[in-house]
Amino acid sequence: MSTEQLSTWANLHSILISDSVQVKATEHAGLGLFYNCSSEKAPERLLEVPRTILLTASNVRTLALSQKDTLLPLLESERLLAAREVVVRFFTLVLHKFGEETRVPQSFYGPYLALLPDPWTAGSKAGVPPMFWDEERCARAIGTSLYAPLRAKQRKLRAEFEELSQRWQAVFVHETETLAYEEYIRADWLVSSRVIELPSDGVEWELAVVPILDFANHGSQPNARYENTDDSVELVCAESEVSGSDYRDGAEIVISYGPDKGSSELLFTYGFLLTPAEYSGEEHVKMPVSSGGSALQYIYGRVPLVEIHVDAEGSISWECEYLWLLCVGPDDGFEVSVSVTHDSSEEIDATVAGETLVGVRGNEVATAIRSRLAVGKMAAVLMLRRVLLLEQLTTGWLDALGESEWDYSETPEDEPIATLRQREERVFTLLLDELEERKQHLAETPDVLDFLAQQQQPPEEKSMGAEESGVTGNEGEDNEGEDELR
Ligand SMILES: C[S@@+](CC[C@H](N)C(=O)[O-])C[C@H]1O[C@@H](n2cnc3c(N)ncnc32)[C@H](O)[C@@H]1O
Repeated sequence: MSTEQLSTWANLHSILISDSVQVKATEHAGLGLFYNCSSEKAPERLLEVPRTILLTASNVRTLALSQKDTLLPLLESERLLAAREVVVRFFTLVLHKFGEETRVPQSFYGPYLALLPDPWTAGSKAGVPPMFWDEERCARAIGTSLYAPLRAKQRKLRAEFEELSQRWQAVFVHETETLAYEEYIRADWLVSSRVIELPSDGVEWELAVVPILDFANHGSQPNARYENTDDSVELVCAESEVSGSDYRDGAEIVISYGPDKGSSELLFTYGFLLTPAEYSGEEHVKMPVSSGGSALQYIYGRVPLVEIHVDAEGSISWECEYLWLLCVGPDDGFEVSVSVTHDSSEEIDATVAGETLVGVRGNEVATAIRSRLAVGKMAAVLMLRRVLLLEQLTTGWLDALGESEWDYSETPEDEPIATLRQREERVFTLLLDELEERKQHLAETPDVLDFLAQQQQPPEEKSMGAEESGVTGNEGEDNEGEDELR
């Protein structure tokens, strides 16, 4: 199938493609959208895709009503399928080869589906997302922020695939060829790398793959963006960014896949890194924190992450609400209690400054600690403890990056993991510098000096001091090395 057939298909389904737009091969992986320089001038609206043709869970379910023997039973499950999974199951079915044939030609979406990329034939190592990597290549990611999400996603997709496979065998009883895991991860990648979030009824958001608009590649200097209307999704010129010469030269139309996607996330979801020419040095890294014990993690209720941002000028900022839970202990007025109820289930609750927060989870616990315990002179003390904890974590991350058994000298130039490691190493080093400065500053504040002086007093006097300040120390398990602050 060709891009001409795509135009005919688009016409048939009322997708408006401006004369100024062409779909063609790009130096980025696969296809892309380009200005067609034979037109007079760039229009504001480049593409308009009606909502009825979007690949959303609800549209797929509607389509399934006319495919009662195939798609419909494949969408059945004993659990509630996530919207993403519904669309992934659709892609899996239409792209599967039954004998020599796929369902692509018969599909309502045929000419569009026929142009979708296939990482198994992509050829180059670059542009192939980590979900398709072999074990040896995955192991190279150890120490980077890519590794934990990659392993988690592999486990999740494997479980989803096992469930779908069983259903598949029941639906296609007469087919000799079964469904392969590789087909499922291709379908998942096509969805994950093309999906956008759209407001559906003004309140809820829904995930949608927007045919043809999804051929837009990512650029660090986007010259277009998508907009939503009640009945369509449009691709429009980001006017201020499009110079007349860009347009006349038939430049590629690129959008932003999200302003806060770091190298790791781009590689994880889309399979590429910005080239050195495109990379400004701006970076986002999210590192999981495994310390604190299971009860504390349960109270937090989500994967605790440290989020680090470096801007193009090299200024660094970080955030981690979970560190508030790690930096206090019973002596500060923070306790986690585990009780077993009559039906043998466990209740885990946090107590902050004498008040038990029943059923409260996540950032609300951090907020309670912040507002009730990080007060008076303890504000600076707890801030310093957070800085020390983060310093410890960051040193560990840097060590882990350095511990790789993988031989860098054998790195092929197109191996993105080598670049990712360098970029993350730079972020961790900048973070350590920043923390060192912050530590020096906090350690010299009167509140911290006062607190430390109290800690060094003989026991009787010390307890008096502690009573006055309302704190008696921190027994948190991860605070070794900062005894003087307890
Ligand atoms: C939404 S699709 C864009 C269209 C895609 N090129 C195609 O052929 O269908 C996203 C995928 O395009 C590729 N891509 C997008 N922007 C890129 C870039 N700046 N550099 C390299 N590959 C890119 C990646 O393979 C990514 O997973």
